[in-house]
Amino acid sequence: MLQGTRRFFEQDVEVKKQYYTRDGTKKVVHACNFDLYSPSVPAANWRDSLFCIMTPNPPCPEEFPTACREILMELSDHIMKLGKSVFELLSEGLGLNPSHLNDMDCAEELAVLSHYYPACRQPELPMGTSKHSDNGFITVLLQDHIGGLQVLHQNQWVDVPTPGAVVVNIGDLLQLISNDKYISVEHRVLTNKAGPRISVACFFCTGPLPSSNLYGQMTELLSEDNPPKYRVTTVNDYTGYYRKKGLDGTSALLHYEI
Ligand SMILES: O=C(O)CCC(=O)C(=O)O
Ligand SMILES: [Fe+2]
Repeated sequence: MLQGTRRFFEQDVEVKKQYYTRDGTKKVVHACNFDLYSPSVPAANWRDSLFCIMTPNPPCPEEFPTACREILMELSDHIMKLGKSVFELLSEGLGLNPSHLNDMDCAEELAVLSHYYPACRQPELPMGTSKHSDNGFITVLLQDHIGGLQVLHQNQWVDVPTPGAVVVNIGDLLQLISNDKYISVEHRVLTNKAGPRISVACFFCTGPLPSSNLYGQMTELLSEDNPPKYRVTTVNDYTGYYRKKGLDGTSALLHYEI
């Protein structure tokens, strides 16, 4: 998939431009910086991205770019299986039945966001991706050997090892439904003189598509000493707010705190 992403981004601009749109409700979106026009975001990031909705309602296969179509669909099948297993482990970690998070449909929606970070002559200036936590339940991330991904741990930026490691990030919606038992991880990507750097983020959450499931804190985790910390929301509503706000360095969860 990393190679498929490279094939997509390194082809002729005339081919790529068929997929270029700033309409975030489309199922295949090639764009740079989804939050380019958010007033609170101070500067653009040094990357281009390709966003594809994979499940539950994918577009027709022909709508995916030919450069990565087959591998994208193959990857999606593998990531769905991996995701289901990870949600089983995460349910057990909360002391719940292994099927709990899958029964809540946390693994129902998958979107794949592939990134291309060009080499940068002055890497101290722009960010590849600004500090943020992901909006979905979890994200499974693949990255190449270039490096630059960092997580915030005890107020220090720590490099995430490359290559070959599959990274699983806890996202905001899992923090919300677990009432802070799981905390979404803040991370960022530095730019690099070497490159391009390629990564593929698989989000368990499709984002802007309408969804009716309401997500609040799991009652099994609540008690008098541990009351709900966040307002109930839908994936669609949460993602809409997250996208409107953009990657301005603050958490979208603050807006949902009770
Ligand atoms: O490029 C990366 O390694 C991370 C990308 C990322 O954080 C995201 O897409 O949310
Ligand atoms: Fe992220």
